[in-house]
Amino acid sequence: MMIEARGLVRTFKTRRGPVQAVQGVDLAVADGEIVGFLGPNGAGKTTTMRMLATLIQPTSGTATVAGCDLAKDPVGVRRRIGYVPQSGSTLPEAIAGDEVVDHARLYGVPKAEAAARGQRLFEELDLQGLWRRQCKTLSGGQRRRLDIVMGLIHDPKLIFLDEPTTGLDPQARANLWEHIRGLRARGATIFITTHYLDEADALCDRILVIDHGKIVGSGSPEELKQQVSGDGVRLELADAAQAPAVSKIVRELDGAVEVEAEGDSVGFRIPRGGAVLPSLLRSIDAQGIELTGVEVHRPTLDDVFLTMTGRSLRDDDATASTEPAEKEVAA
Ligand SMILES: Nc1ncnc2c1ncn2[C@@H]1O[C@H](COP(=O)(O)OP(=O)(O)OP(=O)(O)O)[C@@H](O)[C@H]1O
Repeated sequence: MMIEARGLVRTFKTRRGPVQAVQGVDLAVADGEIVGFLGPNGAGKTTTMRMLATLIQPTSGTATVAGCDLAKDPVGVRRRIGYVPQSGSTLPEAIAGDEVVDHARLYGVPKAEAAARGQRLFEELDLQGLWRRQCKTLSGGQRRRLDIVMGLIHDPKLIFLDEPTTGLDPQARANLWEHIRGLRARGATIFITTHYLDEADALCDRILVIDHGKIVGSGSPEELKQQVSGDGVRLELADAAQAPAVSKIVRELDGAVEVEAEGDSVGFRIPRGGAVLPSLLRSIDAQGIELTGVEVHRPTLDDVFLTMTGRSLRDDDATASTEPAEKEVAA
């Protein structure tokens, strides 16, 4: 196992009282996996990752990271991991290549070797020609890839990436996913936080879902989606007044759940949605009710999250209510 954590807890003291950011997290990450840590803002993703990367101490709990005990050998952990923070780690005025070499020297890599490794990584991450550029002149995607070079320069076997694609345009995101897959192909294990469902879906072998400081689900993207009961179906009606009649027909279907009428549409979930549609449409037609549209969708990770937590990952309210941030006061 590359990471094994038991009962990780982190409480922050703030003026308004203690904030229990992480409340007893157990997790295991195997060698060579890409594991996604998914959850809404304020769920405890960064705090958990910073504990595993030795940047803050757990209030309680234990972990082994990259073969070293987190409490007894934090230096050993630090030597074996790369950590790419959300905010990036390069100074705007600095020259990209100098930042990389200086960073490598912190790990005891000799200067000439640091430059050689750095330039190799620049090629691998599509940054060739940018070694002498000031960091502030790089595009968002290039700067994120430079952050990743910094995290890789000492050849870590475990890489933590905190929301690596936040703020990037779709093309730069897809490009970065390719590079992240490339890191795994070179034998690295990757632990990545994100609140983008499509990112977790496209990139990760396994997903851990965290909410309010606790793990609420785990599995491959497919396994998680199978936990949601069936496909989503939405019927659009020509006349909203007929929604109750359509809801009644839908409720009589075997396996239909979460039947809800909203204005001129009726939504529900049912296993194998596509297969039940023909007879459903005939029943609706037989009652002289006109439909203007029908949609069937396979469960998404957002549905998974909704099923697990009763909230949508994209729920703006959820984002707003956890936007906090009274900073920790000195103990
Ligand atoms: N230094 C700190 N002092 C006080 N509270 C903190 C501190 N760091 C985090 N918290 C609180 O702990 C909770 C979890 O925060 P954390 O940053 O781990 O969440 P997150 O899931 O990474 O969110 P985001 O997606 O916004 O990065 C939040 O309520 C946050 O306000």
